[in-house]
Amino acid sequence: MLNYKRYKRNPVLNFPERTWPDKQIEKAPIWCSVDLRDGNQALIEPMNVDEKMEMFDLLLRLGFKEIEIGFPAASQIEYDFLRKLVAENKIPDDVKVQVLTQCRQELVDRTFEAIQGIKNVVVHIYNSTSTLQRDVVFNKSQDEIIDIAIAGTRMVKEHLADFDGNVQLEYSPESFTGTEVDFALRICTAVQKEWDHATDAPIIFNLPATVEMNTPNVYADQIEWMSTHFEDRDNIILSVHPHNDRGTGVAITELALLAGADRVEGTLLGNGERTGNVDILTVAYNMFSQGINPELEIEDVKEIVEIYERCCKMHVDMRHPYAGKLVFTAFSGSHQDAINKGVHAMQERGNEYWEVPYLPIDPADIGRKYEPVVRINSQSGKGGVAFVMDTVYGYKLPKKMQREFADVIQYISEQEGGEVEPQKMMEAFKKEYFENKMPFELVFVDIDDNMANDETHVSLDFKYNGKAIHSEADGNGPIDAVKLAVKQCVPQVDFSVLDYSEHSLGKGSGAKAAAYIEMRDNRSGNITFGVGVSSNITRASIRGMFSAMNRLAKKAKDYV
Ligand SMILES: CC(=O)SCCNC(=O)CCNC(=O)[C@H](O)C(C)(C)COP(=O)(O)OP(=O)(O)OC[C@H]1O[C@@H](n2cnc3c(N)ncnc32)[C@H](O)[C@@H]1OP(=O)(O)O
Ligand SMILES: CC(C)C(=O)C(=O)O
Repeated sequence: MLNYKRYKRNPVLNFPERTWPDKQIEKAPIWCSVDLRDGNQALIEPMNVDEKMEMFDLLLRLGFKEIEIGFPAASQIEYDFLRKLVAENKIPDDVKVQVLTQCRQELVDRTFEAIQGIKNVVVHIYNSTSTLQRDVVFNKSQDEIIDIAIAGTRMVKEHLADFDGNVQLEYSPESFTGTEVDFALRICTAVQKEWDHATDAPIIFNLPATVEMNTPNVYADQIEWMSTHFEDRDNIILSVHPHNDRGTGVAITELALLAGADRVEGTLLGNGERTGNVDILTVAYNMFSQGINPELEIEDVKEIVEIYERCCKMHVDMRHPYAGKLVFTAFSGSHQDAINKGVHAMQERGNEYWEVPYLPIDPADIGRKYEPVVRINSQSGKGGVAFVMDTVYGYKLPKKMQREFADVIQYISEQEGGEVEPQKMMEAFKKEYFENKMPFELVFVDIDDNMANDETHVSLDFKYNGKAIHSEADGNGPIDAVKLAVKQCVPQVDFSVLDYSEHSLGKGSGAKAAAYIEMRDNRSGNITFGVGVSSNITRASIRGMFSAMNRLAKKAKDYV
């Protein structure tokens, strides 16, 4: 049995004044990508300079204006990467490059060496402030921990004189979620006083969920408490840096935005230490799904996944929100049926808003339009089969025919196991409806419509069990005339046409017609559909008749 008593409950802030539960997210925050720093430091094989460059280019294309590119004092590769960005003039004027450093003189000195030549830079200093780290890592009192932060701030300030670009200071009370809020406030205020508006840019206080330690409402309370207790809130950018230890990194980010956060640090697809940083893409796509402009250019999620997997050597899970291979796929019959109906309702009504059951966004909006939306296995129903036949191949199966063909597909799935891909479905469709030429095979048909007496004359060549037959008849239309022409040469035939429908396949001069004939064998009572395709609509329907006749004959077995 699990020994849950080894774990004590984390304290919950008592903050009944909270207002965040009644708020809504209204606009995108300032995004800061930490892919090249927190994401990179957590990789089994950190990115090399070329991979970092590819990732940096992607982040620029996605529209990030703040990018933490690394911890340049920590390793030669991070230092070299930064220098390469400068040497190759890779940093656009409207983009701030962010660098992380501990509050240690040699590291701050080296950081300033690395950033020479950058126009806009965020220098990010941090030290750990939680009760646990104060005790077991630093063995220091609160005041001594504050001294580290003040010293770090002073080190940055002292470098301003020898630096040409614009510096913005960011301070993180690292392990904030395990820190008493009044102490976090005290240390931030001390940093702010020491900084004393040393540059024009507002100071960034970044309150990280370095480790997620509680339910998302607790983090929201901590953020709102800080936001409403800062002395000089107007001159502060309140940033959050969520991790995902409890699997609620996205939730705490969204609640932190309700609670007053202005800025979010995170990574694409949630790479980062342990369970990762918050996945910025999910937060952004969630906003998008609510009609809010996420202010990132994220309409091609497949490209992002491809570059991410290559540079980070990580794999995106099939169920990953928005980006996973299966997230716009429905296997089960009732979901497929509902998607099918939802898509048709949207088309018919010309909806202003996207509203399709089970699909919170239109996959096409984020570059997923060429993927099969519905995949078919033994759990699938007629709706899904009809959806694939329509969206992939353009066949709009009549409602009554959907059950018949879905049974064919289900049989294949059960016999062979697993998924029936669209191509296999089409092969089955052709085999069922087009390829069977026994006992009836249409060879030639000539149709003459007599407008005066509203009759149609057909001249028909067909084979019955391989024997060539010529027959002519008059009927009240081509279908009736063909039926009579067949019957007078094959007297045992007793078929009735119950229903007929057609539509065009494709567009323009190359378009064809697809005709569906529902037919009954009056002797056995069996009913089936036949399908015919031709560039000529009458020929399509006659082919459909022959298709249905062969299917009925196969069922009755005594025609052959
Ligand atoms: C939550 C986060 O992700 S924070 C970012 C973490 N990222 C990284 O650490 C990646 C890059 N880091 C490194 O490469 C190395 O840690 C370096 C180069 C920065 C420093 O290396 P080293 O000095 O060899 O080792 P280390 O990091 O263990 O240093 C620990 C010392 O720094 C002190 N320290 C830790 N954090 C800070 C800080 N923010 N400010 C000042 N001193 C600090 C510790 O108290 C400890 O002091 P001690 O030696 O007196 O006990
Ligand atoms: C440096 C800080 C912001 C950090 O990475 C964390 O707390 O996770």
